[in-house]
Amino acid sequence: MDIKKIMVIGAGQMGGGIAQVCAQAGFDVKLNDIKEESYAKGLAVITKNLSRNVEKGRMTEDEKAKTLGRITKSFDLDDAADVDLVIEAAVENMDIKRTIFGQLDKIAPAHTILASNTSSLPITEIAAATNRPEKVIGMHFMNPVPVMKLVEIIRGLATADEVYQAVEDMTNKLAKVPVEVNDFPGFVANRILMPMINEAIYTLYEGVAKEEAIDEVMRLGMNHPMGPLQLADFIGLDTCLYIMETLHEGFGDSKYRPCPLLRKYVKAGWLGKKSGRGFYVYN
Ligand SMILES: CC(=O)CC(=O)SCCNC(=O)CCNC(=O)[C@H](O)C(C)(C)COP(=O)(O)OP(=O)(O)OC[C@H]1O[C@@H](n2cnc3c(N)ncnc32)[C@H](O)[C@@H]1OP(=O)(O)O
Ligand SMILES: NC(=O)C1=CN([C@@H]2O[C@H](COP(=O)(O)OP(=O)(O)OC[C@H]3O[C@@H](n4cnc5c(N)ncnc54)[C@H](OP(=O)(O)O)[C@@H]3O)[C@@H](O)[C@H]2O)C=CC1
Repeated sequence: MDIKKIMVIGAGQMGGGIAQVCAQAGFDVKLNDIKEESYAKGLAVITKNLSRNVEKGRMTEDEKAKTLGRITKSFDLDDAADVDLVIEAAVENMDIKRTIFGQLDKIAPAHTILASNTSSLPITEIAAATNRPEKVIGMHFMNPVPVMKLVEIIRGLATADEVYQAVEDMTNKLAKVPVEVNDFPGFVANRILMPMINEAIYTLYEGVAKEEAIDEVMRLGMNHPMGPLQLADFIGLDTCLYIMETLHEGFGDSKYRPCPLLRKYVKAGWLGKKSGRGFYVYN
């Protein structure tokens, strides 16, 4: 399977980063969102990241211009009619993802692979919204995408071997490291990471220590680059809550219950860095 043209759905922090690394690797990318302002915000971040690469001598002005030239805007899923791979990075919501995949199945050519960057939702259930479950796969990038090397590649129940192979080859072309994972709630990354973040939120909720203290313990004591509350703000508290709910529902085990403080913050619209306030305040 020869992948040349890609569509990325969602121009948020993940979709923008995925579009950037795909365009840098020479792929033509259609970047799709539902709102003009979300697309513009996503493109501005990509442009800033590429300018930094030029300043640091990692790419020339000409390469920056060519990379940006490979990204085109899209507000219509019909634009998937001539792509070889779709990478969906819209919000972490099963109904929205199933609707998008159902529509894509009708629009995209038969050979097109449909991948989701979901951080925890079952690939098998997303695939069941299509008539091509063998061509549906998880392609889970890490945040910030331009910096982090890992891509978890998740095989749904029906994912074909040649589809897995094509996505693994494509990941290598992006200079990322693919790791094969089976389809269980939270896969590997978030099954391990998110309960730690949730426990840090419980530690705050129960008054064991303040935000800065909890983060400092994990930064200085365990050499984590960011403390868990800072990382939760960076990921997005809405996304953290969705992931905990997926783990809780998927395993039916109370050890995955989301901390009430996490729910409260999300209900308040305190979503972390992207909304200007979470466990910390951002300008
Ligand atoms: C929720 C999920 O489903 C899965 C997930 O993604 S979980 C989250 C996984 N990610 C992590 O755990 C990230 C943990 N944090 C880190 O690794 C680091 O703090 C970090 C890489 C984000 C920043 O590193 P740092 O050394 O503290 O800061 P800083 O010196 O500013 O940045 C290092 C480099 O990364 C770049 N960088 C930092 N944030 C960036 C961003 N958001 N986008 C693009 N580049 C970024 C910087 O530009 C800098 O690059 P150069 O100096 O080489 O040009
Ligand atoms: N945040 C993280 O650290 C990580 C997140 N993920 C996963 O990546 C996905 C995206 O997360 P993230 O980038 O953080 O979220 P963001 O909220 O930053 O971005 C989501 C984007 O998708 C857009 N969008 C919403 N619905 C649609 C739709 N129907 N069609 C097209 N675009 C749509 C949103 O537009 P608008 O704002 O206008 O609503 C927004 O621009 C989620 O599945 C998440 O779980 C995976 C790895 C890490």
